[in-house]
Amino acid sequence: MSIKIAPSILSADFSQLGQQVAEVEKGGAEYLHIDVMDGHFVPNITIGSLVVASLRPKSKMFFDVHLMIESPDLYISDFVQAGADLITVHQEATKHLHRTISFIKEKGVKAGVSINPATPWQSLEYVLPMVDLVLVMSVNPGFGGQQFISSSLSKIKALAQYRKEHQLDFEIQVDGGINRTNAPLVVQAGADVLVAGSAIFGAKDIQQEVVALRKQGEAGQTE
Ligand SMILES: O=C(CO)[C@H](O)[C@H](O)COP(=O)(O)O
Ligand SMILES: [Co+2]
Repeated sequence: MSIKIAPSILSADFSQLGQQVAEVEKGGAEYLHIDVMDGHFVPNITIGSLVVASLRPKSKMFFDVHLMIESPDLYISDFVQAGADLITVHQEATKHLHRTISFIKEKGVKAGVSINPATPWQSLEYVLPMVDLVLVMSVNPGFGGQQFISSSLSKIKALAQYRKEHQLDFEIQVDGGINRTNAPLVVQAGADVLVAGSAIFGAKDIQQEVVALRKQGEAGQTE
């Protein structure tokens, strides 16, 4: 299976957002990772569905919306209407995870679930057959530019093993501190979708960095 690159616009220059999104698309990125933060679940406030709606007509990329908000059920419809292709909620922010995942799928988009570095992957066991994607956070959510937490590697490995044993087909996404150096390691562990914010948007040549990150990630592929 080929890996996918998901640039996180959290680290983009918001004054040139449309142009920078076009650059990652030219570089071949499949997903556009959109970090939504509410100042409650995480100590930072970012963007809402209006930004997603204004980017939607400008890009053909798959819009991957990472909700780092409390009570996500209240906002899911807005993000679907704005043009999200996938909505990922946090296990830690969702009281009735099974219900929320069902709700996302009823809306006709893909559903993802995310876990923080301190959350065991086993807490997801009963929803794994329902989800399209599991997002393993490799930093504590809230900010871009943090350092990769290496214990996420064993979590990715365990999820990949479980997926194989149970013949499931969710994608494994890793988010936080991903760069050219650790990209082969996370792919070797079993990650399929690499989110990168500061590594891509902080690069001199954004388009080329997407290409370089993919090349490094592919170097970790075992099958
Ligand atoms: O969800 C996130 C933070 O909560 C971001 O997607 C993530 O941190 C990407 O930024 P970077 O690659 O710079 O770590
Ligand atoms: Co994210």
